[in-house]
Amino acid sequence: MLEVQDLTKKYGKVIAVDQVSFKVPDGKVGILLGPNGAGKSTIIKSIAGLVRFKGSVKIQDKPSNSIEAKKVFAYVPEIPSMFEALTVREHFEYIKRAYNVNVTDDELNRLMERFELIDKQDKLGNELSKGMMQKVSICCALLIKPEVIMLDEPMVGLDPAAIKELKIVVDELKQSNATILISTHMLEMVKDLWDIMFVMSKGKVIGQYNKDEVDAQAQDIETLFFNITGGEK
Ligand SMILES: Nc1ncnc2c1ncn2[C@@H]1O[C@H](COP(=O)(O)OP(=O)(O)OP(=O)(O)O)[C@@H](O)[C@H]1O
Repeated sequence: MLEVQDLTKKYGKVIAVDQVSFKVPDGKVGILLGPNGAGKSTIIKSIAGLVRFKGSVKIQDKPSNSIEAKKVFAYVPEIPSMFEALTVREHFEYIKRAYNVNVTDDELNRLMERFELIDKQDKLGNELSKGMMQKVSICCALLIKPEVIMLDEPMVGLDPAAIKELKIVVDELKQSNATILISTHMLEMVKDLWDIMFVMSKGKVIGQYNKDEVDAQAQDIETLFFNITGGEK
């Protein structure tokens, strides 16, 4: 489970996030939506421990800055960053050792196959395209077999085959009872994936919806999003 409680973040006088609370339960996909400047990246950075904030973030009931939480938490940033001097395969070896996870060569090869990285495994980090970096970043996150995973605009820059594979992976994570939070603008890409939607505007969560309720009212998420945010994108 991922639990955000009373999260507030100010940049100088700007209140980027104002007393935001939400939960994504085990085995569910939460999506964070909102127009530009709503505060999504600030929430993501706070959860990932990249900025200081007021309030609390818990991962599997543990404070997000604890070792126990970090061990089971994976984060795929919007802009991937690579080690320039490590090959693709060495990135995976590094993560395996840093997290002390048991991943067999067969499992690793299978993962690389799924994201069409087999023939890229000896390329260096600085020889990769943006999309390839994004795939390496996704595979690094999956290698640790996360219980909670957060993906920031994960589909941007991916080719259609990788988007399709990523959707399958998200579904598999869900079936394995992992908690998933995706921040995105690409409503079309997540329309079959989500369980809980958090709509942000001006630093606050202004709406929270469950897929079952939205489906029962035969609403689509795009219409719902525009209705709540007053047409802003
Ligand atoms: N480093 C910073 N310094 C000052 N203000 C910031 C900083 N980062 C974000 N902000 C401000 O905080 C508010 C929320 O920004 P944030 O980047 O979290 O929004 P967002 O929802 O992720 O937007 P987008 O969809 O454009 O990525 C905005 O008013 C933004 O100008």
